Amino acid sequence: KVFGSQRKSYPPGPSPKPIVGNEVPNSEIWAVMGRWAKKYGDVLHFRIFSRHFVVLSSLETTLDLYEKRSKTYAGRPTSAMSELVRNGSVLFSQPGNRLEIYRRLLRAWLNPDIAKKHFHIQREETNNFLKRVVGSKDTMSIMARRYAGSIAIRLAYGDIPADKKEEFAQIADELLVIQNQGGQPSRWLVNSFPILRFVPAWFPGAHFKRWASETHMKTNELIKTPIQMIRQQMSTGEAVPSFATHFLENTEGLIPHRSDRDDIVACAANSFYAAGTETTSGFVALCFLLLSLHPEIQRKGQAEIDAVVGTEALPSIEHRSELPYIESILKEVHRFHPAAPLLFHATTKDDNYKGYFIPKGCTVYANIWLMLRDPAHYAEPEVFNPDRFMVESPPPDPRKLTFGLGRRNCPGQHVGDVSLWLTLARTIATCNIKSCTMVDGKPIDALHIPFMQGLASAPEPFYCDVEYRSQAYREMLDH
Ligand code: HEM
Repeated sequence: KVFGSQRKSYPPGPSPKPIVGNEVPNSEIWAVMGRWAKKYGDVLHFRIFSRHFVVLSSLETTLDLYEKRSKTYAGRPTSAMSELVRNGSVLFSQPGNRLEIYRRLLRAWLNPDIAKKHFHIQREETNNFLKRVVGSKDTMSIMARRYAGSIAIRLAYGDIPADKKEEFAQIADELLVIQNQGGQPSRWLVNSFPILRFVPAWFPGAHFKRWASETHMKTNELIKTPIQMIRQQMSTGEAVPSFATHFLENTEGLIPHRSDRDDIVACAANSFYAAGTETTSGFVALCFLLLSLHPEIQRKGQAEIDAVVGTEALPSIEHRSELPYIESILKEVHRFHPAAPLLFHATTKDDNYKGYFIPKGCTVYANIWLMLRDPAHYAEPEVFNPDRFMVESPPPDPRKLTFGLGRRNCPGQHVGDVSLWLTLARTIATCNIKSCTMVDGKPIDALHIPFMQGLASAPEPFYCDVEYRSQAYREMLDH
């Protein structure tokens, strides 16, 4: 009624096939959407079976919908299967009381003032990582993931023993795999035909239902395990202070109902790893890859650090404002390939924008990859060039987009930003990154870096040949 005759006037987009809808290629989807945007404009629509998708391709439309109408655009895409699995993931929860509580807890622990208390974790994990990268037989992806996972686990559960850290990381990885499987639109017919979820589990072919109920139990168990262990330690006075202990004690009164407390803290603590690991590790891996392709940028960064910090100490967060070139490299890595090239929100009710109908439950992507390649702001956008930020009126800071916008923006951005800066600065200070090769031994083509596509997008696994600038730098990493 509200939209009268415009009810089905979706934004323009490629013509869908009957029933199945549009075919969307599986790789470099941000580039495919970029080509579609050239043809159909900065608000385009496509459909897969009965699911609707809108892609925003300009800053203006993204600010209009993600920020100015953030109440309507703060949902997350959901599928019948992920509802059946109901995994308690913060990233995928829908707006409501519970999400507000999650975000309040995360902000209380990750805001810039409190984040300063966590610097020592980031410093230690950065050094541990840099002690491993020289001569390692692991891919950079594995090393970066271990580094980012350790930070996430220590932030959430405190300085727990190494074997517990390993165990918690395995639990969190297992959860991520399961949650991703539940959300894949093409894997489960039930995601395209939600009516199927009413089919009883014993019905022939209703394999998905059995998988869903088993998975639902398993995710519940996995999410709770670390918190149960910490509760146990709290009762014997052995627990170390952390996000988990702080909010299990609920000293700030942020969780109104006592009966929900353990469950809410369990889900919020799990989100540190679930949302902070792939993003941080993908970014760190990309830094190594891009620096290996640009030795001249490494040398220029080293010269800046040597001039400001000297050669007998490592750069620390206190030096940050005096190292503008390092800051420019950081911005340029964000711009070159955002950790999440397509942001994904969903509408919580029907809406009308620029005369087009956007239905409730529609996935609304923002193609920030494309926006960060807009030649109006970033000349020769395919070239990795930190100098573009070293001018009097620099182009917009990519971090305004790469940590998300509106009500679902990244609550970990201050902590994440510090981790990335510290790792970049200390890598440049201590190492020469000589070369990178794909796992099949092939060299990497600077113009065609292969990226994986998941919730976050990281370069495909590669090996990295790294040496220390001197033995003295290696020794500095021990302190
Ligand atoms: C360091 C690199 C990081 C990047 C580039 C990054 C980026 C993002 C992005 C793009 C989103 C989605 C925003 C949106 O939908 O508008 C997000 C959400 C989120 N991030 Fe981060 N993130 C990073 C690190 C972290 C860390 C270290 C943590 C936690 C310790 C964290 C916790 C979260 C959580 C919980 C959400 C979900 C928020 C919600 O759905 O309401 N992130 N992040």
